[in-house]
Parts: sequence; C-alpha cells; structure tokens
Amino acid sequence: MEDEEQGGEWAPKAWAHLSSVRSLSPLIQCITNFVSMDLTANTLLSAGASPAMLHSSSESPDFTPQVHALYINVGTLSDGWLPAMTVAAELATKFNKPWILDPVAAGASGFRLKACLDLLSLKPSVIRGNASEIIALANASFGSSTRGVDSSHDSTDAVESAKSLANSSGAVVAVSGAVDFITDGNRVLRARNGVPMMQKITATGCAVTALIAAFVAIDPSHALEATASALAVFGVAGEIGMEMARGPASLRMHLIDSLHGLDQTAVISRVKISAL
Ligand SMILES: Nc1ncnc2c1ncn2[C@@H]1O[C@H](COP(=O)(O)OP(=O)(O)OP(=O)(O)O)[C@@H](O)[C@H]1O
Ligand SMILES: Cc1ncsc1CCO
Ligand SMILES: [Mg+2]
Repeated sequence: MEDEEQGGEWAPKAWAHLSSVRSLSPLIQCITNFVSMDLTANTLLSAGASPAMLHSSSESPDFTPQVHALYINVGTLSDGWLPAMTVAAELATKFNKPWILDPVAAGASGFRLKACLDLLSLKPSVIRGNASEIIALANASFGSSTRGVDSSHDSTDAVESAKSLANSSGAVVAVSGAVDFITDGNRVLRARNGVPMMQKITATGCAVTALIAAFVAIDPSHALEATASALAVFGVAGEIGMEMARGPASLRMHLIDSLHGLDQTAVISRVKISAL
C-alpha cells in the first residue's frame, strides 16, 4: 500500500501544482488571525506565491477583484472583523475568484459557529479544518466536541462529517491530521505526509490552508486535486525540515526553508496521495 501511494499519478501532479505556483506567483489576499499572520505570509512566499494581508472592508472593493484567491481564517474572530470577512467573501464570489475558509475552533462558541455557517453560505471553494472543526460544522453544533483550537479527534473520525459538509456546502472539504482527507462529497483522497511535531507549532494548519488557496488559485477547476497537492507538499516540507530540526521552533524555520528548496526529486519520491 505504501509503495502504491508513493509516486503514482499523484506525485507528478503535486510537482506540477508547485511548479505553477512558483512560475505564476498567485496573489493571495489573506484575512487571517493575529497568531498566524507571519507564518502564513512566509509559507506563501517560500512556496512562490504572493501574500497580501489586507483586511479592511474599505479597501476590499478595490483589492479583492485583483487577487487570484482569497483566504479567510476566523482564528481571532471579533465583531469588527466579521463584516470585513463577509464583504471580501461576497466580492470573491461576485468576481469569480476562489475563496478558501479555515474555520478555526468552529465549535468553541455559538458566535463562532454562526459566523462560520454564515460564511459557508457565501460558497467557499475549499474548507480546511482539523477533525473537531469539521465535525462541529457538519453537525452545526458547538460545545461538547471542541476544546479550543486544537483537535480532540483523529482525522479518520471526521471523514463522514467531511463528506456530508462537502455535500451540503458544495465546497471541497479537507480534514488535516496524521492523515489528511480531502473530499468533494463523492471522491475521497488521502495525503499521508508530514510529521507529528507540526502540531506543536502554532498555526501550521492556518499556513497550510493559505497554501491550499495558492494551489487552488492556479488550478481552480480542480480544487480537490490542488488541495491534496498543497497538503502533501506542506507535509513533505515538514518531513525534510524535521531531519534538521531540534524541536518545534527550529522545525518552523526548517519547514519554511524546505518548502522554498523543494525539488522535483523530493516531491516525486515523497508525496503520498491516494484515493480512499
Ligand atoms: N500526527 C501528524 N502526523 C503528520 N502530520 C501531521 C500530524 N498532525 C498534523 N499534521 C500536519 O500538520 C498540519 C497542521 O494540521 P493540524 O491538524 O494540526 O491543523 P490545526 O489543528 O488547524 O492547526 P492550527 O490551528 O495550529 O493552525 C497539516 O499539514 C497536517 O497534515
Ligand atoms: C492559538 C490560536 N488561537 C486563536 S487562532 C490560533 C492559531 C492556531 O489556530
Ligand atoms: Mg486550525
């Protein structure tokens, strides 16, 4: 099984996606949380994309129509930021730009859950969350299954929730974890790259969602495949980074360096994507 996953048809696709991001340098508007801004912008830059952390609803009418994709992350949601997210998502939809949602801690409170459900009605192309977030959104429930921003479930627990959320929202849904699952409600792909230490760096999830936005920006008609490629490529950067790291702080640095330096041989030999 392992051998079947390595290489195959998916690894060249992942390399083609990364190569397109590097050559086209898509412009990604990021409305993301305060914790993740630095890692998110550096992840996009090291992959070859162009991040812009612009969030004012006063400038989105001028700016959002020019971007290649929009990324919205509700991690440090406040009353003031929610209208800005709504305005940008509406503009993205109006101007036919893909937009990607990271529903951080969707089940932590009624306010956050309602905000995420309202954003879902604005038709994101992709939703990427950890297992607890995807379960909370699929059940539209908050409280019991959620403990802050970290997942209290394995990603395998959330595959059915991801499928039902994909069907109800029309979005591609990705659940991250030891194994990443990606579904359009019908097909399910899994990506098995990365290292457990990535969970010990805050905002790696937020950063990989931004990377998904960049990959979908250059292949918007294949959001399922682009999302799987982004998750696998980020995981490969984590694996190579871990060979040099001494802990979470140095992994953060080496992950960014590794993403920047990824070559065709590493991607082709390491990417592990398969259909479930
Ligand atoms: N046990 C693991 N083994 C390998 N990779 C992992 C593991 N856990 C998480 N990852 C990877 O780490 C990245 C972040 O996923 P995670 O599920 O931790 O996101 P998250 O909970 O939303 O994180 P955050 O909220 O801090 O941004 C993904 O690329 C995922 O594939
Ligand atoms: C720790 C934390 N709190 C709100 S957002 C965030 C970053 C990881 O999601
Ligand atoms: Mg998260």
